[in-house]
Amino acid sequence: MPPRNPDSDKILDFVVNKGNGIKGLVDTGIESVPELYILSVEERLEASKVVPEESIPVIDVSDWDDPQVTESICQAASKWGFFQIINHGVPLEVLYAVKEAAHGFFGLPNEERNKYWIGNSPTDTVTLKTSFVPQVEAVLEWKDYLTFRYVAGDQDPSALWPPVCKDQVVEYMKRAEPVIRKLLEVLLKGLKVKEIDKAREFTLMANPIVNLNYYPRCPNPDLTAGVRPHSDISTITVLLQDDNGGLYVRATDDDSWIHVPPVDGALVINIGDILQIMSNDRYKSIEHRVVANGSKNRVSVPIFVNPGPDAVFGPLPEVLENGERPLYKEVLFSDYFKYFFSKKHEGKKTMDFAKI
Ligand SMILES: O=C(O)CCC(=O)C(=O)O
Ligand SMILES: [Fe+2]
Repeated sequence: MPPRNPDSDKILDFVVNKGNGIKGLVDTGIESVPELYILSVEERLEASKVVPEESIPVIDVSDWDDPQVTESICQAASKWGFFQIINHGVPLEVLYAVKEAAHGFFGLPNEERNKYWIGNSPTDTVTLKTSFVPQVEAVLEWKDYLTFRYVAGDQDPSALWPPVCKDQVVEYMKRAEPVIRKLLEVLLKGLKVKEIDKAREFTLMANPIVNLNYYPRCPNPDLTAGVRPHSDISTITVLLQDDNGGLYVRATDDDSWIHVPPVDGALVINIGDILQIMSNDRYKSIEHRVVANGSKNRVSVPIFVNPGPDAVFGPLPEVLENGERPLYKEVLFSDYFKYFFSKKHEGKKTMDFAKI
């Protein structure tokens, strides 16, 4: 990494080492984006690259048994890798409450948030972080996030979670679980898997991670990244966004970007790398990125539906049954996870790790 200027070093120390996050920095009253957060021109999202006429499908899932619904889901997973669902059964109040809880947590005084900063937290099932991997990023991302890990078999992982948001996260997760199960059932049926048995369940969804993402108001969002282009490593991700917008997904031409408009009450679903690998590329784990907001604090709440750490995944036998060549090898999830977190967000590069 090239040497940084002394100002950037000071900011890095304040934001990362002292655990104040980008929220803490914005609270000091900065009026411009510091150099540490300024992307090279090539990395910025150029307005001309956004195609306003395109949009990802919005699917009404009030009847999961309707063949049209299941077909739309599998088609969207193959073509776009991204879709929104409405009438999914998670009550609106639960969605509002978890977004409010995110504002509640990040609205706490610095020293209260800092109790959960990575390294300080009373439990490794909840950690507060900033950017993505600030140790290896020359330019940081304009985002702090509180990560909740659900560990299989843990009686009550939430006992030491922050009181200001714990109940809302637990309730949201509880209500989202049946939706996750349904989505995976439909998507796996589309790959000729008849039933999700215990072993498959472990590989598909044993260790979900919930994040409360916080993108504080940014003096010049065009210069910086809320999140750089990346694909998720999950099987699927269920994302709740607020009404600010700012999420963009790679268009099918692989060059331009499509905005994901906020739809009240909807959940944004995307296919992650693992399901792309399991499907031997039938489903697509699409790159996406976030631009922070110039006037408001933005929150989002993704659930990354992940395998257990010692799960091994690769193209499914059902998919290869007709003699199709596997495009990926078998990979241990914890190895894939470590590789993802060893570098900055870099498009779909993590998938090279599993390619044959
Ligand atoms: O904030 C968002 O809308 C998306 C965040 C995201 O892509 C991620 O956390 O992986
Ligand atoms: Fe993502």
